[in-house]
Amino acid sequence: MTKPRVYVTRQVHDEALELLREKCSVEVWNSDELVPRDELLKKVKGVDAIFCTINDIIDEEVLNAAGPQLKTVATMSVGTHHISTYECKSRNIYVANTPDVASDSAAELTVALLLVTARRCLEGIEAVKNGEWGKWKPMWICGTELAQRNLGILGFGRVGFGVARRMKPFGVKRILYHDVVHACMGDDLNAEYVDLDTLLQESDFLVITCALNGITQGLFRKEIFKKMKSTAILINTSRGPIVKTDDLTEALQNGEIAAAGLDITDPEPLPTDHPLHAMDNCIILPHLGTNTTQARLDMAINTAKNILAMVCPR
Ligand SMILES: O=CC(=O)O
Repeated sequence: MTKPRVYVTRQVHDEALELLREKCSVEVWNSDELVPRDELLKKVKGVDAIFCTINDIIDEEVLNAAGPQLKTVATMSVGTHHISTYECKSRNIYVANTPDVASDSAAELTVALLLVTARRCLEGIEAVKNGEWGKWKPMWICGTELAQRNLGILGFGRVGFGVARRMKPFGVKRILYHDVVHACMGDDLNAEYVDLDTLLQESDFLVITCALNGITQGLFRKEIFKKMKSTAILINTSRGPIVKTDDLTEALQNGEIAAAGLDITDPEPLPTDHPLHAMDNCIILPHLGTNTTQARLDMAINTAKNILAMVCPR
């Protein structure tokens, strides 16, 4: 019997590939760089499954190039916005992602970014490197502490809830959240469901952990920043396009909000000459949300298992 064929669009963990190779014929784009579009279109022809990552655009063209035998598109990511999910659904192609194994890693990174942004750690590190670290000064690089301040979370799913759970012991005054549904899992933390305007107006720290969709795309724009506290710190570890980059730049320049910590940007990567890079009150990380050894291994293995469940059902 011929083995199901799988195309893997990136160099991934051997453990995941070995799992797939037990039952499938596997071809890998063995590079840490994106597979060129032409190569992708050529290599997916006739496969039963595509193992992709967040940067591979899996649209109608790719699905057509693959052919009608394609059973699953499994992405080694939480996000699925790079996949034409409606098109997959209409063709009975199963789309799988890896949310559970990456939530802790993403929540931890969000908390780390919140802390380094609030405590102005980047300015401190630069001062140390530049020889500006003199004697103790009473008013030098003073940040904002979390104790007795309001933490707001937009998107109270696995990551948002994980952030709330981790931040509670910091002694935050209130945990406010807004989501499309009222998530009762906030009850244990005394988290309060509020409408979007209340979230914007009352949060001292506003963390974005919601999904990118038609409602959230471009949500953080000029008018929205004007509703926030001028002392507020915005953290986005979700998706870049939720925040309009130029409007955020202006809001930070005009003191409409105090600071921002971004793990993702729009565009991504943000060009090195973008004004946000030159601003002391903006910390930008290169999309490190799920970058832990464990999370990435688990994500790769889960993706392989998702494929096996579809192409080799018991
Ligand atoms: O951004 C990364 C992911 O969705 O896993």
